[in-house]
Amino acid sequence: MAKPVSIEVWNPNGKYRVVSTKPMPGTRWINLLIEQDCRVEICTQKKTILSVEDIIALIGDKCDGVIGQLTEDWGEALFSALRRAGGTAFSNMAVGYNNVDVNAANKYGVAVGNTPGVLTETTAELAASLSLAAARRIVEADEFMRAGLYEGWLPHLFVGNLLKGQTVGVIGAGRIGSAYARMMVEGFKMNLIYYDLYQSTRLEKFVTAYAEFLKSTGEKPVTWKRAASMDEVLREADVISLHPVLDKTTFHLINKETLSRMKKEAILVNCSRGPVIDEVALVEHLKENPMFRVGLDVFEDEPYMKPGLADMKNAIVVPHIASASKWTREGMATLAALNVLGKIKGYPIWSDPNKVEPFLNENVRPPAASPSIVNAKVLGLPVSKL
Ligand SMILES: NC(=O)C1=CN([C@@H]2O[C@H](COP(=O)(O)OP(=O)(O)OC[C@H]3O[C@@H](n4cnc5c(N)ncnc54)[C@H](O)[C@@H]3O)[C@@H](O)[C@H]2O)C=CC1
Ligand SMILES: O=C(O)C(=O)CO
Repeated sequence: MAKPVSIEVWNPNGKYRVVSTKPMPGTRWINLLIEQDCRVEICTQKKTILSVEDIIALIGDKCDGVIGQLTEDWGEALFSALRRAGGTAFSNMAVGYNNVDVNAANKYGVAVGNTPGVLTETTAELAASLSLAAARRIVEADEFMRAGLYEGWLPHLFVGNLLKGQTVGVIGAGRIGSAYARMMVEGFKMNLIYYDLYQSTRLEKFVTAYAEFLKSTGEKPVTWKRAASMDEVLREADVISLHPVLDKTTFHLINKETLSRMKKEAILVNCSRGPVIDEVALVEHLKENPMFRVGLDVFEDEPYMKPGLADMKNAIVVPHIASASKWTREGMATLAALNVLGKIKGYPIWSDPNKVEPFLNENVRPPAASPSIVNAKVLGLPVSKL
């Protein structure tokens, strides 16, 4: 039997019981739920990652919906427990939902929400930050300075890579990959090569228009190419950033063999999911190629790093903070709460999960819809006409 978990309760007499497995930033999400007659219970247990048993205890005997986190294992056990408690709504507070077994949710008729769009630019900005930090060796130089090792300017001190005119490679040019590509192309005048299962026409148009602008000012235009295979990106790019979803097709996409195809002085950035890279192979590659650098926000066995990674000077590691800006995290909480609320209230599903701005304007009431339910079609949920 799981131990009882500590909770904070808002609006105790609310008709619908909504549980959040973590305190989330801001209060708008709580107020929106309360206004619609929800009793909101927030788990305040001092334990970073809740177990399945902890969450079953939180769900209890009567629960209409749960807002959960990407660190939790949402599968058969949790969806059956939620359904037994009368619940039909779950939302991850994340756009990625590789921690969710959507088939299990379908089996129990539970809607699965995620939080696209609100974190696109924030995540792309961290990928750009890691690219720059790796190219200009900022973390190494900072450590050197704090260690009192700086004795004066030297021609060879922390020489890195100039991005301008180099090629940026994007693997997975969806929302975040495209935003990152635009930042690197426009910000640093890099040429683009990308690989995705689908063509990113908008991104191509952006680079074409920017190239025209550069030409008109007498500067060298940037170029773009949609690669026919991932290998083309690996061979040609100087900086490669990974932004695909994590699924069977992208697990260990970067491994010993694919690493060996990259340039010896390339920079690899990962702000998608850790298992997209075979981290053991990466550590070996970093050891053998001291000029190869990585910037990692995510890890194969989070919160752990594979042995040896923390010792590598050519690796920059940060703890899964790519979406961590105040506005974004508050927006993610709002979208997750509205996904759950929408299902409880029988609202339709928002027609375009890429355009969620109407839900994020604090000064107006959000549309009566769930912003993004990934299994809406399978569950036969109606689409909003708003
Ligand atoms: N580090 C962090 O804090 C964050 C990580 N993420 C991760 O980033 C992922 C992407 O997010 P979005 O851009 O919003 O999703 P998205 O769905 O817009 O983009 C994903 C892209 O990956 C492509 N893709 C899928 N399989 C592929 C394959 N085998 N090879 C190449 N491309 C492939 C898809 O066609 C799509 O264009 C999320 O699923 C999540 O795992 C997202 C936000 C923050
Ligand atoms: O949204 C996601 O998928 C994250 O990784 C956290 O922002």
